[in-house]
Amino acid sequence: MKIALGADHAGFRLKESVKSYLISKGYKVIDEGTYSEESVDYPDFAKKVAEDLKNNVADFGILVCGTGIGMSIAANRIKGIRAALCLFPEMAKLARSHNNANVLVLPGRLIGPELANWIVEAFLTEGFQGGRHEKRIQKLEELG
Ligand SMILES: O=C(CO)[C@H](O)[C@H](O)[C@H](O)COP(=O)(O)O
Repeated sequence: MKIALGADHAGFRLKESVKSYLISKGYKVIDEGTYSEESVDYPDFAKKVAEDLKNNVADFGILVCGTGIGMSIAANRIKGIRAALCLFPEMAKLARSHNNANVLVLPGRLIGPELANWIVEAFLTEGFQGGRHEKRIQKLEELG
């Protein structure tokens, strides 16, 4: 499974730690940056990760900024992207099983690496339930 990663300066450290975790678990990683703690703009990285998904270069995306809010707003403006800001593993499971989220968003300034890894693991190992959730996803697409 291929995972595209993106972060701004506030998410850089957590992105690096998530990247090591993913590699240790055998996932293939596309690191779209940023590559340092120098100040950058989160929409640029949300866009890169979204493009990897749209071009079928990656199966899922993971985005990190300070709170996760900026990345969520940015990613969810892009058609076909369902980005979920998750603070607990249970949220990540439900984001996959109910919302068929294709991008996980993490808050780099609010959670530590261990919790982030649990959230990532929960997100990547849960499947979409379908059923009653299908038509809701369809309605999301119709919103634009
Ligand atoms: O968009 C955000 C806030 O919801 C992100 O957390 C950004 O990472 C944050 O705004 C960056 O802040 P900075 O003061 O420029 O480091």
